[in-house]
Amino acid sequence: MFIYAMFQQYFPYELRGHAHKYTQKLVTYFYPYIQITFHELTGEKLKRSDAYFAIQNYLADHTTATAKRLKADVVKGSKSLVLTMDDHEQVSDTFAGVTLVWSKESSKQKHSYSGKDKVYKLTFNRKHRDLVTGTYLKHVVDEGNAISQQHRQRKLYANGSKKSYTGSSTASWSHIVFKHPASFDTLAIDPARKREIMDDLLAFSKSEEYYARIGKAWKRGYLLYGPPGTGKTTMIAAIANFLSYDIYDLELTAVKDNSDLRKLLIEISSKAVVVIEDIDCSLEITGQRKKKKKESEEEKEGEDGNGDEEVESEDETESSSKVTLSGLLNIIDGIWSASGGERVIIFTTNHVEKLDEALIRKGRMDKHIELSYCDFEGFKVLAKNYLSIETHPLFEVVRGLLEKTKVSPADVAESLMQKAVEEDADICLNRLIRDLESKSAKEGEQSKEA
Ligand SMILES: Nc1ncnc2c1ncn2[C@@H]1O[C@H](COP(=O)(O)OP(=O)(O)OP(=O)(O)O)[C@@H](O)[C@H]1O
Repeated sequence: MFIYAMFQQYFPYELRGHAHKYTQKLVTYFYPYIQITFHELTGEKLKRSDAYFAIQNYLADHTTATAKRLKADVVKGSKSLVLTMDDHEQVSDTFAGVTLVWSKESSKQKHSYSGKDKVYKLTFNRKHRDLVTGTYLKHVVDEGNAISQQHRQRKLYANGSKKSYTGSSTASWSHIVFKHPASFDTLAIDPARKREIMDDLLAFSKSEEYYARIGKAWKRGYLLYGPPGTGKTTMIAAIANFLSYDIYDLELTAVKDNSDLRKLLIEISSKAVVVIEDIDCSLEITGQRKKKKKESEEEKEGEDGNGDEEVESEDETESSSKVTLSGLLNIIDGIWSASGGERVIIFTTNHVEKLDEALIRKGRMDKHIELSYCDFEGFKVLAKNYLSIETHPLFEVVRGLLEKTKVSPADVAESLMQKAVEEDADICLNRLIRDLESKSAKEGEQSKEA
């Protein structure tokens, strides 16, 4: 009873309706320190298994100094080994100038979430109780989750359809492990632009509270546009790697109708990059089709003066049988936004001028990023990626040629790529120069003809 009273005094918020359970988890209390096991500290919103693994990750990250005494362990959902604390080892942490000590101990009970009878125990001076329960624990769990996010094996999802037992087919996702080496370091774009995008992504990923405060769904839209081979797909991979998000590659032409689209989008997890590549090729939802339709309707209207009715009936049939622009926008803005979770949605196109204004307006596609032909700065990144060189006497020749030739980074990369083991930087750069010269000559001829 005495212990219960003491516990209630210090953790009154935990005891609501669960006193009998929590008394089992009481650990020693002695003045002036408080000792608590991690589950006393977790709130109602946090699943215990999640808290356990978050704390495990956090502590693994804070134990490098004592690495000799650590043992390797496997983090849930990850194939990589991380160092964790050993039994009875203590790890001290400093937060807001306060020292707190964690230890790992055996518990008398088995815990389904840890799979073993181990618990983490935190010891701190009682005068810091508010700091611990108010901010420190949230900090530990947030950091721990971020670490596990980085360790986690990520997935690349693609949509298709599967047959139900009734024989009808419904839209569904299948996935493979996502392992793309692209990063912002290897991306050949203007360095200032690169920094700006990375800062934007970082700010977005840390803004859950901000988005909640301003009453906006925690999502960000990117429109990547530019000629073929300028790195749109590569940038998507770099973004997913940078944020450690899964990728959902949504092929709209394989989606039967708006209702299937809704089903697919609702299934998308939090921390996801949702990609619709070549959105202009999904003709149903571009301005082009609408424009075409409008034109023909206007012609009709001219003929029989009955255009309005035609417009409505056509729109109705379309929305019940295909993915429509309004269907896509409704789902993204509406239901999907309400489901919480951080998501980046990316559209790519080679023909930005074809897209409907509604689709790409600011607020929907927050950032419009143009990827363009390779300039000298981009070339230097590619030379570093492909040839591991940062300078070379031939660089100036390449600079001159790039200034007068429109060539995509993909074409430059192709010329720079070693085709045989014995090919060195000289051979690859000379090949690039030849390719650029011949391209420049062709462009010259074409402009003369024109
Ligand atoms: N900006 C870039 N930085 C680094 N590599 C690039 C860049 N652009 C293109 N590449 C290289 O060229 C290849 C093709 O590029 P990518 O598929 O990203 O272009 P894209 O703009 O998506 O093309 P498309 O419009 O045809 O889909 C990539 O595998 C990559 O190796």
